Amino acid sequence: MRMVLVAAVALIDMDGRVLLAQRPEGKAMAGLWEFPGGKVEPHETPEAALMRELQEELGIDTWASCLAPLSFASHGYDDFHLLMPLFACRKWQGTPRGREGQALKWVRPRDLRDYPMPAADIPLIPVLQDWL
Ligand SMILES: Nc1nc2c([nH]c(=O)n2[C@H]2C[C@H](O)[C@@H](COP(=O)(O)OP(=O)(O)OP(=O)(O)O)O2)c(=O)[nH]1
Ligand SMILES: [Mg+2]
Repeated sequence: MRMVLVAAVALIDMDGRVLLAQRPEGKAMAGLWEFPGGKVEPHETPEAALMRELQEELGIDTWASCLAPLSFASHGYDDFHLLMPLFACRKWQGTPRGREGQALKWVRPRDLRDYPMPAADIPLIPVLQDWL
């Protein structure tokens, strides 16, 4: 089974809301709402991967010291096994914009269930709700 390492982040704003991004048309799992992030390249740390993805996908900058390990997802999809560390981040520079055409939404923790997410993300919702 192919193992895919993806780094993801719960960006949390001053009102305690979490940023979700909608996967664009044409990508796998299009239309589902996810935590920003992406695949960790070989020789890249998860933190470095996230900082790169946040710039590419949202146009914001953050720092490794502002990425706090929160939880992780370990989920078997049909064609690969996803291992996804989830970080929490409250401090960044710039305003998140969907630079790849993806819709963004700041969501209150209690409303997270209203947004269809990839199967791997479902167990992360209560973790985030308890923590926030
Ligand atoms: N970013 C992110 N990916 C997730 C989440 N949940 C989940 O199952 N995934 C899966 C979807 C994809 O199979 C994989 C992430 O791949 P991706 O296509 O977004 O990777 P990427 O940003 O590096 O984009 P690309 O360059 O490969 O197109 O992880 C999540 O909450 N956030
Ligand atoms: Mg991505």
